[in-house]
Amino acid sequence: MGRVGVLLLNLGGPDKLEDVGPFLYNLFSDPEIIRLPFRWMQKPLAWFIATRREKTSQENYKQIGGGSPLRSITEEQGEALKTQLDAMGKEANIYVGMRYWHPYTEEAIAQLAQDNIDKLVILPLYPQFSISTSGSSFRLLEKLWQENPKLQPLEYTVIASWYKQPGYLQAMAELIIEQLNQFPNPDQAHIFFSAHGVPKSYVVEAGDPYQQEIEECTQLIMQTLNRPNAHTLAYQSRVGPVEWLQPYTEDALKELGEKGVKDLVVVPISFVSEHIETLQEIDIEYREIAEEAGIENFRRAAAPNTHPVFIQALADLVIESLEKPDLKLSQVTQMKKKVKMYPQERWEWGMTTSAEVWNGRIAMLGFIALIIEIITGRGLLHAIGLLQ
Ligand SMILES: C=CC1=C(C)c2cc3[nH]c(cc4nc(cc5[nH]c(cc1n2)c(C)c5CCC(=O)O)C(CCC(=O)O)=C4C)c(C)c3C=C
Ligand SMILES: [Fe+2]
Ligand SMILES: [Fe+2]
Repeated sequence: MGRVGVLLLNLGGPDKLEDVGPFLYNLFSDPEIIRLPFRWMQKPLAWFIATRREKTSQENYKQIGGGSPLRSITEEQGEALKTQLDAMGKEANIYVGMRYWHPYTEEAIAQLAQDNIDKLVILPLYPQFSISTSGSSFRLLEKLWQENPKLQPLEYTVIASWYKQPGYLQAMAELIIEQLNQFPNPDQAHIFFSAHGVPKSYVVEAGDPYQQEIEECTQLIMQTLNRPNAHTLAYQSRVGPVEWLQPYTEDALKELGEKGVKDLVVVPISFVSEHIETLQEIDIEYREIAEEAGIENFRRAAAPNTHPVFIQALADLVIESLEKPDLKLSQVTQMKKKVKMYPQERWEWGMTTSAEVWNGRIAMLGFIALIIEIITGRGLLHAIGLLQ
């Protein structure tokens, strides 16, 4: 086999405060993040929500030093992975492709198309698959492949999700043990898994396997940990008016406080890098809620970042994927059988006449409400906290 490339996919984050608005616009423009019945509504709504959310979001980024550390951590992970692969006798070029900010996936693809890579491994830095994360990046890659004839001959394989990888589970267990060992009674501490939430409809209507993968991942980490501690799984970072996966992290923390839990270790399990939702949301916002609820000792397991056991796990994943039959982007999006990804016209429920009529009515009502909200500055979207 000739020259190998590894494309690390991640979400991206604003490097500085001025980037927050455009970053949010990119994020909300993605139909895998906000699922609307009509494509033409996407950009105006993205602009509107991004503009209204920008200030609050900037305040949050200010609290963690004025920007997201996601780019620098992902680049460090890439360098560490390259070193580890070298040590295992596999030379590889590493590329970082972010979905909503620099370095964009498009930039990484343009670079690797020039580098004459013979085989590419596509590795999302999300252990579990969700339509809104890996799914969105795979969809974008499918489009880039279709648009660029230079990419057609490039051999590649996709790693769809990898939450069962033993090295990853081991790294998570070690990061939890580091925190448990800080308590006088390590076995008494409650282990609180906080996964990133997604709207419930992604799972129930669109067939996103995310919830099932998160639940299984939690069980596997607890088995690897092999300790007697009690544990809870809850979902954080809810945005917008609709119902997301439950229980919500804030409610579960309050409940544990009421039950008398005093020692707690929070474990973020949907991310492998520190970013705003660990550094600001968990470390500042959820800590405050927990302490108010009576939890006295609130600790958090670090994200895997460049933990050597984790980097070894990534290297093992790359090598194993090169030995297995290739998995194509189209297979990955179809594999999750009932997953309904965009474009909207592929949705089954949109195919019947009555559904189309109702889609139209709902969209029109939504658009009128949006216009009224823009004019008056009042309305449902910011009343429920999506827009501030
Ligand atoms: C509005 C819907 C959102 C869904 C669904 C969602 C899913 C999702 N996100 C991550 C990981 C990350 N999200 C990040 C930022 C971010 N995400 C949303 C919204 C949704 N995410 C917003 C509005 C933002 C911007 C930050 C903010 O204003 O709160 C990031 C980057 C963070 C950074 O450091 O900049 C990551 C990473 C996962 C894993 C996930 C579903 C599984
Ligand atoms: Fe997010
Ligand atoms: Fe968030």
